[in-house]
Amino acid sequence: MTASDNTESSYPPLFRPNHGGAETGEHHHTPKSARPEPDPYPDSDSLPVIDFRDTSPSDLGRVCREWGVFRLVNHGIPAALLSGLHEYADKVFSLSFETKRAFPTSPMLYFWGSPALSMSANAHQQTVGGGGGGGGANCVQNNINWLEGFNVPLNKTTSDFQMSDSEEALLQSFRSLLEEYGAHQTRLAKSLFKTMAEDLNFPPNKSKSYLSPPTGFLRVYRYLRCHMAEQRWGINSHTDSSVISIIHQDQIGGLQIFNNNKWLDVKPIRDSLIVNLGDMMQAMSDDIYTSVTHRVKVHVEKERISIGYFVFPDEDAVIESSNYEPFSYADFQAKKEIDLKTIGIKIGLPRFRIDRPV
Ligand SMILES: O=C(O)CCC(=O)C(=O)O
Ligand SMILES: [Fe+2]
Repeated sequence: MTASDNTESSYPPLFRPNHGGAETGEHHHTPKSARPEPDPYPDSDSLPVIDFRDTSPSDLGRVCREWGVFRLVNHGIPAALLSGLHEYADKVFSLSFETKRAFPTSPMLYFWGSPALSMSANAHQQTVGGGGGGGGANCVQNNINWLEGFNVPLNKTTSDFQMSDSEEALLQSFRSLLEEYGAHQTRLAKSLFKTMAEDLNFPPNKSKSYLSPPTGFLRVYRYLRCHMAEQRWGINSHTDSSVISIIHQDQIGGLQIFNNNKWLDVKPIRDSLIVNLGDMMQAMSDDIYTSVTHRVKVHVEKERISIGYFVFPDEDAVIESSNYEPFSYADFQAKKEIDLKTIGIKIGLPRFRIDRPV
Protein backbone atom coordinates (compact mmCIF):
# COMPACT_ATOMS: atom_id res chain seq x y z
CA MET A 1 0.00 0.00 0.00
CA THR A 2 1.39 3.42 -0.86
CA ALA A 3 0.76 6.67 0.95
CA SER A 4 -1.43 7.81 -1.89
CA ASP A 5 -3.91 4.97 -1.27
CA ASN A 6 -4.66 5.87 2.27
CA THR A 7 -4.43 9.58 2.92
CA GLU A 8 -7.53 9.52 5.07
CA SER A 9 -6.33 6.86 7.44
CA SER A 10 -2.58 7.50 7.52
CA TYR A 11 -2.81 11.28 8.01
CA PRO A 12 -3.23 12.63 11.52
CA PRO A 13 -6.84 13.95 11.56
CA LEU A 14 -5.58 17.53 11.76
CA PHE A 15 -4.10 17.19 8.28
CA ARG A 16 -6.91 15.36 6.56
CA PRO A 17 -8.28 17.22 3.56
CA ASN A 18 -11.55 18.26 5.15
CA HIS A 19 -10.48 18.66 8.74
CA GLY A 20 -12.40 21.47 10.44
CA GLY A 21 -13.15 23.13 7.12
CA ALA A 22 -9.62 24.44 6.87
CA GLU A 23 -8.89 22.38 3.81
CA THR A 24 -11.72 23.02 1.41
CA GLY A 25 -12.41 21.73 -2.05
CA GLU A 26 -11.24 18.63 -3.82
CA HIS A 27 -7.94 17.20 -2.78
CA HIS A 28 -6.19 17.07 -6.11
CA HIS A 29 -3.81 14.30 -5.55
CA THR A 30 -2.20 12.39 -8.36
CA PRO A 31 -1.24 8.83 -7.46
CA LYS A 32 2.53 8.41 -7.36
CA SER A 33 2.69 6.07 -10.31
CA ALA A 34 0.69 8.38 -12.59
CA ARG A 35 2.49 11.57 -11.68
CA PRO A 36 4.23 13.48 -14.41
CA GLU A 37 7.65 14.25 -12.99
CA PRO A 38 9.06 17.39 -14.56
CA ASP A 39 12.16 18.53 -12.70
CA PRO A 40 11.07 21.61 -10.74
CA TYR A 41 14.74 22.46 -10.19
CA PRO A 42 16.22 22.21 -13.68
CA ASP A 43 19.37 24.17 -12.83
CA SER A 44 21.71 23.26 -10.08
CA ASP A 45 21.54 25.59 -7.11
CA SER A 46 24.43 27.72 -5.94
CA LEU A 47 24.92 25.85 -2.67
CA PRO A 48 28.61 25.17 -2.06
CA VAL A 49 29.68 21.54 -2.36
CA ILE A 50 32.10 19.87 0.04
CA ASP A 51 33.75 16.61 -0.94
CA PHE A 52 34.03 14.57 2.26
CA ARG A 53 37.01 12.63 0.94
CA ASP A 54 38.96 15.70 0.08
CA THR A 55 38.36 18.83 2.12
CA SER A 56 40.76 21.11 3.94
CA PRO A 57 40.10 23.17 7.09
CA SER A 58 40.37 26.35 5.05
CA ASP A 59 37.93 25.23 2.33
CA LEU A 60 35.40 23.98 4.85
CA GLY A 61 35.96 27.05 7.03
CA ARG A 62 35.29 29.43 4.13
CA VAL A 63 31.96 27.76 3.38
CA CYS A 64 31.00 27.77 7.09
CA ARG A 65 31.76 31.48 7.32
CA GLU A 66 29.99 32.52 4.14
CA TRP A 67 27.05 30.12 4.13
CA GLY A 68 26.71 28.00 7.28
CA VAL A 69 25.35 25.29 5.00
CA PHE A 70 26.71 23.07 2.25
CA ARG A 71 26.05 20.01 0.19
CA LEU A 72 28.17 17.01 1.20
CA VAL A 73 29.21 14.46 -1.42
CA ASN A 74 31.37 11.33 -1.26
CA HIS A 75 30.21 10.85 2.32
CA GLY A 76 30.50 7.07 2.18
CA ILE A 77 26.88 6.23 3.05
CA PRO A 78 25.81 3.45 0.68
CA ALA A 79 23.11 4.54 -1.78
CA ALA A 80 21.21 1.34 -0.94
CA LEU A 81 21.02 2.36 2.73
CA LEU A 82 19.62 5.78 1.79
CA SER A 83 17.02 4.35 -0.57
CA GLY A 84 16.16 1.55 1.89
CA LEU A 85 15.56 4.06 4.65
CA HIS A 86 13.26 6.16 2.52
CA GLU A 87 11.39 3.06 1.37
CA TYR A 88 10.84 1.94 4.96
CA ALA A 89 9.91 5.42 6.09
CA ASP A 90 7.28 5.53 3.35
CA LYS A 91 5.89 2.16 4.47
CA VAL A 92 5.80 3.10 8.13
CA PHE A 93 4.21 6.50 7.54
CA SER A 94 1.60 4.82 5.33
CA LEU A 95 0.28 2.81 8.27
CA SER A 96 -2.91 4.17 9.76
CA PHE A 97 -2.61 7.08 12.15
CA GLU A 98 -4.18 4.95 14.86
CA THR A 99 -1.48 2.32 14.39
CA LYS A 100 1.33 4.88 14.47
CA ARG A 101 0.07 6.63 17.57
CA ALA A 102 -0.20 3.27 19.33
CA PHE A 103 3.49 2.50 18.68
CA PRO A 104 5.61 2.18 21.78
CA THR A 105 7.24 5.54 22.45
CA SER A 106 10.66 3.99 22.84
CA PRO A 107 13.00 3.61 21.07
CA MET A 108 11.20 5.75 18.44
CA LEU A 109 8.69 8.41 19.39
CA TYR A 110 5.92 9.22 16.90
CA PHE A 111 4.80 12.86 16.81
CA TRP A 112 2.79 15.08 14.52
CA GLY A 113 1.97 18.74 14.05
CA SER A 114 4.65 20.13 16.32
CA PRO A 115 3.90 23.78 17.12
CA ALA A 116 5.61 26.29 14.86
CA LEU A 117 7.76 29.34 15.58
CA SER A 118 10.69 27.87 17.38
CA MET A 119 12.93 24.90 17.71
CA SER A 120 11.75 22.91 20.64
CA ALA A 121 9.19 20.81 18.76
CA ASN A 122 6.76 20.10 21.56
CA ALA A 123 4.85 17.55 19.59
CA HIS A 124 1.29 16.58 20.33
CA GLN A 125 2.26 13.25 21.71
CA GLN A 126 5.15 14.19 23.95
CA THR A 127 7.94 16.68 24.18
CA VAL A 128 10.49 16.10 21.47
CA GLY A 129 13.39 18.44 22.14
CA GLY A 130 16.08 19.55 19.80
CA GLY A 131 16.46 20.14 16.13
CA GLY A 132 13.88 22.11 14.32
CA GLY A 133 10.54 23.62 14.16
CA GLY A 134 8.51 23.57 17.43
CA GLY A 135 7.27 26.13 19.86
CA GLY A 136 4.20 28.31 20.44
CA ALA A 137 1.33 27.36 22.63
CA ASN A 138 -1.51 27.54 20.09
CA CYS A 139 -2.02 24.34 18.20
CA VAL A 140 -4.09 25.87 15.44
CA GLN A 141 -3.52 24.90 11.87
CA ASN A 142 -1.52 27.89 10.76
CA ASN A 143 0.66 27.65 13.81
CA ILE A 144 1.89 24.11 13.48
CA ASN A 145 4.43 22.36 11.36
CA TRP A 146 2.73 20.46 8.58
CA LEU A 147 4.41 17.18 9.29
CA GLU A 148 4.53 13.98 11.24
CA GLY A 149 7.69 12.22 12.31
CA PHE A 150 9.68 9.88 14.45
CA ASN A 151 12.23 11.01 16.95
CA VAL A 152 15.05 8.48 17.22
CA PRO A 153 17.72 8.93 19.90
CA LEU A 154 20.99 7.28 18.96
CA ASN A 155 22.20 6.47 22.44
CA LYS A 156 19.63 3.72 22.97
CA THR A 157 19.97 0.26 21.55
CA THR A 158 17.12 -1.43 19.80
CA SER A 159 14.64 -2.86 22.23
CA ASP A 160 11.90 -5.31 21.39
CA PHE A 161 8.74 -3.80 20.06
CA GLN A 162 5.75 -5.61 21.46
CA MET A 163 3.30 -5.36 18.63
CA SER A 164 1.57 -7.42 16.01
CA ASP A 165 4.04 -9.58 14.11
CA SER A 166 4.00 -7.73 10.81
CA GLU A 167 4.23 -4.27 12.32
CA GLU A 168 6.91 -5.41 14.69
CA ALA A 169 8.99 -6.78 11.83
CA LEU A 170 8.53 -3.55 9.87
CA LEU A 171 9.56 -1.38 12.82
CA GLN A 172 12.50 -3.59 13.72
CA SER A 173 13.88 -3.38 10.18
CA PHE A 174 13.29 0.36 10.04
CA ARG A 175 14.95 0.87 13.40
CA SER A 176 18.00 -1.18 12.47
CA LEU A 177 18.44 0.76 9.22
CA LEU A 178 18.18 3.96 11.27
CA GLU A 179 20.86 2.71 13.64
CA GLU A 180 23.17 1.96 10.75
CA TYR A 181 22.43 5.38 9.28
CA GLY A 182 22.94 7.02 12.69
CA ALA A 183 26.40 5.47 12.96
CA HIS A 184 27.31 7.02 9.61
CA GLN A 185 25.97 10.39 10.72
CA THR A 186 28.04 10.24 13.89
CA ARG A 187 31.12 9.43 11.82
CA LEU A 188 30.45 12.38 9.49
CA ALA A 189 29.69 14.86 12.27
CA LYS A 190 32.84 13.93 14.22
CA SER A 191 35.04 14.26 11.20
CA LEU A 192 33.49 17.53 9.95
CA PHE A 193 33.65 19.00 13.44
CA LYS A 194 37.30 18.03 13.76
CA THR A 195 38.09 19.87 10.54
CA MET A 196 36.08 22.91 11.65
CA ALA A 197 37.80 22.87 15.05
CA GLU A 198 41.12 22.92 13.24
CA ASP A 199 40.05 25.87 11.14
CA LEU A 200 38.86 27.70 14.26
CA ASN A 201 41.90 26.73 16.35
CA PHE A 202 39.85 25.25 19.19
CA PRO A 203 42.02 23.85 21.97
CA PRO A 204 41.67 20.03 22.26
CA ASN A 205 39.71 20.11 25.54
CA LYS A 206 37.06 22.33 23.98
CA SER A 207 36.80 20.19 20.90
CA LYS A 208 36.03 17.22 23.07
CA SER A 209 33.12 18.69 25.04
CA TYR A 210 31.78 20.88 22.23
CA LEU A 211 30.58 17.91 20.22
CA SER A 212 28.98 15.07 22.13
CA PRO A 213 27.98 12.14 19.88
CA PRO A 214 25.69 10.54 22.54
CA THR A 215 23.42 13.61 22.27
CA GLY A 216 22.77 12.83 18.60
CA PHE A 217 19.33 11.90 17.37
CA LEU A 218 17.50 11.42 14.11
CA ARG A 219 14.18 12.88 13.09
CA VAL A 220 12.39 11.14 10.26
CA TYR A 221 9.79 13.50 8.83
CA ARG A 222 6.90 13.11 6.46
CA TYR A 223 5.68 16.52 5.31
CA LEU A 224 2.04 16.09 4.45
CA ARG A 225 0.25 17.29 1.38
CA CYS A 226 -1.54 20.52 1.96
CA HIS A 227 -4.29 22.03 -0.12
CA MET A 228 -3.40 25.46 1.24
CA ALA A 229 0.31 25.00 0.71
CA GLU A 230 0.93 28.72 0.20
CA GLN A 231 -0.44 29.48 3.65
CA ARG A 232 1.21 26.72 5.64
CA TRP A 233 4.78 25.72 6.42
CA GLY A 234 6.33 22.32 6.72
CA ILE A 235 8.68 24.04 9.15
CA ASN A 236 8.73 27.83 9.26
CA SER A 237 11.87 29.94 9.23
CA HIS A 238 14.27 28.95 12.01
CA THR A 239 17.83 28.21 12.97
CA ASP A 240 18.72 24.87 14.55
CA SER A 241 19.93 24.79 18.14
CA SER A 242 22.45 22.08 17.32
CA VAL A 243 26.18 22.16 16.67
CA ILE A 244 25.73 20.42 13.31
CA SER A 245 22.61 19.18 11.52
CA ILE A 246 22.67 16.85 8.53
CA ILE A 247 19.63 16.39 6.28
CA HIS A 248 18.88 13.79 3.69
CA GLN A 249 15.87 14.73 1.61
CA ASP A 250 13.97 12.83 -1.06
CA GLN A 251 13.46 14.15 -4.59
CA ILE A 252 10.42 16.32 -3.86
CA GLY A 253 12.15 19.48 -2.65
CA GLY A 254 10.88 22.24 -0.37
CA LEU A 255 13.92 23.05 1.77
CA GLN A 256 14.99 26.69 1.47
CA ILE A 257 17.92 28.46 3.04
CA PHE A 258 18.39 32.18 3.62
CA ASN A 259 21.62 33.51 2.21
CA ASN A 260 22.68 36.93 1.03
CA ASN A 261 19.27 38.39 1.85
CA LYS A 262 17.31 35.95 -0.22
CA TRP A 263 15.69 32.55 0.03
CA LEU A 264 17.31 29.85 -2.02
CA ASP A 265 15.66 26.55 -2.98
CA VAL A 266 17.89 23.63 -2.10
CA LYS A 267 17.74 21.36 -5.10
CA PRO A 268 17.21 17.71 -4.16
CA ILE A 269 20.22 15.85 -5.53
CA ARG A 270 20.08 12.11 -5.05
CA ASP A 271 22.52 10.68 -2.52
CA SER A 272 23.93 14.03 -1.43
CA LEU A 273 23.47 15.36 2.11
CA ILE A 274 22.81 18.90 3.30
CA VAL A 275 24.88 19.94 6.29
CA ASN A 276 23.86 23.04 8.22
CA LEU A 277 25.42 24.64 11.25
CA GLY A 278 23.34 25.39 14.32
CA ASP A 279 23.32 28.00 17.07
CA MET A 280 25.85 26.17 19.24
CA MET A 281 28.39 26.22 16.44
CA GLN A 282 27.79 29.91 15.81
CA ALA A 283 28.39 30.70 19.49
CA MET A 284 31.46 28.44 19.78
CA SER A 285 32.98 30.11 16.77
CA ASP A 286 32.24 33.58 18.16
CA ASP A 287 29.97 34.34 15.19
CA ILE A 288 32.69 33.47 12.70
CA TYR A 289 30.49 30.64 11.45
CA THR A 290 26.80 31.12 10.74
CA SER A 291 23.80 29.21 12.04
CA VAL A 292 21.86 29.35 8.80
CA THR A 293 18.19 30.30 8.72
CA HIS A 294 16.09 27.80 6.81
CA ARG A 295 12.52 26.61 6.30
CA VAL A 296 10.55 23.91 4.52
CA LYS A 297 7.64 24.47 2.14
CA VAL A 298 4.80 21.99 1.76
CA HIS A 299 3.31 20.78 -1.47
CA VAL A 300 -0.28 20.58 -2.69
CA GLU A 301 0.08 17.15 -4.24
CA LYS A 302 3.19 15.54 -2.85
CA GLU A 303 4.43 14.31 0.45
CA ARG A 304 8.08 14.79 1.24
CA ILE A 305 10.26 12.59 3.40
CA SER A 306 13.46 13.83 4.98
CA ILE A 307 15.75 12.49 7.67
CA GLY A 308 17.56 14.92 9.90
CA TYR A 309 20.46 14.24 12.25
CA PHE A 310 21.18 16.70 15.08
CA VAL A 311 24.10 16.69 17.47
CA PHE A 312 24.85 18.92 20.46
CA PRO A 313 27.61 19.75 22.94
CA ASP A 314 27.87 18.00 26.28
CA GLU A 315 24.91 19.35 28.18
CA ASP A 316 27.08 21.06 30.79
CA ALA A 317 30.03 22.10 28.64
CA VAL A 318 30.45 25.84 29.01
CA ILE A 319 30.70 27.63 25.68
CA GLU A 320 33.17 30.45 26.01
CA SER A 321 33.46 33.23 23.48
CA SER A 322 33.89 36.97 23.41
CA ASN A 323 30.46 37.79 21.95
CA TYR A 324 28.39 35.72 24.40
CA GLU A 325 28.18 35.25 28.14
CA PRO A 326 29.54 31.83 29.05
CA PHE A 327 26.61 29.40 28.78
CA SER A 328 25.95 25.70 28.48
CA TYR A 329 23.53 23.96 26.15
CA ALA A 330 21.40 23.24 29.23
CA ASP A 331 21.25 27.03 29.93
CA PHE A 332 20.33 27.65 26.31
CA GLN A 333 17.51 25.11 26.41
CA ALA A 334 16.20 26.46 29.71
CA LYS A 335 16.00 30.03 28.35
CA LYS A 336 14.45 28.79 25.16
CA GLU A 337 11.73 26.93 27.06
CA ILE A 338 10.93 30.00 29.12
CA ASP A 339 10.66 32.14 25.98
CA LEU A 340 8.40 29.60 24.36
CA LYS A 341 6.10 29.53 27.37
CA THR A 342 6.01 33.27 27.90
CA ILE A 343 6.26 34.84 24.45
CA GLY A 344 5.71 31.84 22.20
CA ILE A 345 8.88 32.13 20.16
CA LYS A 346 12.48 31.08 20.38
CA ILE A 347 14.84 34.02 20.84
CA GLY A 348 17.90 31.80 21.05
CA LEU A 349 21.42 33.18 20.81
CA PRO A 350 20.60 36.90 21.19
CA ARG A 351 19.59 36.11 24.78
CA PHE A 352 23.25 35.44 25.55
CA ARG A 353 24.94 38.18 23.57
CA ILE A 354 27.10 40.50 25.59
CA ASP A 355 26.68 43.55 23.36
CA ARG A 356 22.98 43.15 22.65
CA PRO A 357 21.16 41.81 25.69
CA VAL A 358 17.47 41.10 25.02
O1 LIG B 1 13.25 18.52 6.42
C1 LIG B 1 14.18 19.30 6.20
O2 LIG B 1 14.70 19.39 5.08
C2 LIG B 1 14.70 20.22 7.27
C3 LIG B 1 14.23 19.93 8.66
C4 LIG B 1 14.67 20.97 9.64
O3 LIG B 1 15.01 22.07 9.29
C5 LIG B 1 14.73 20.68 11.09
O4 LIG B 1 14.24 19.63 11.52
O5 LIG B 1 15.26 21.50 11.82
FE1 LIG C 1 16.17 22.98 10.85
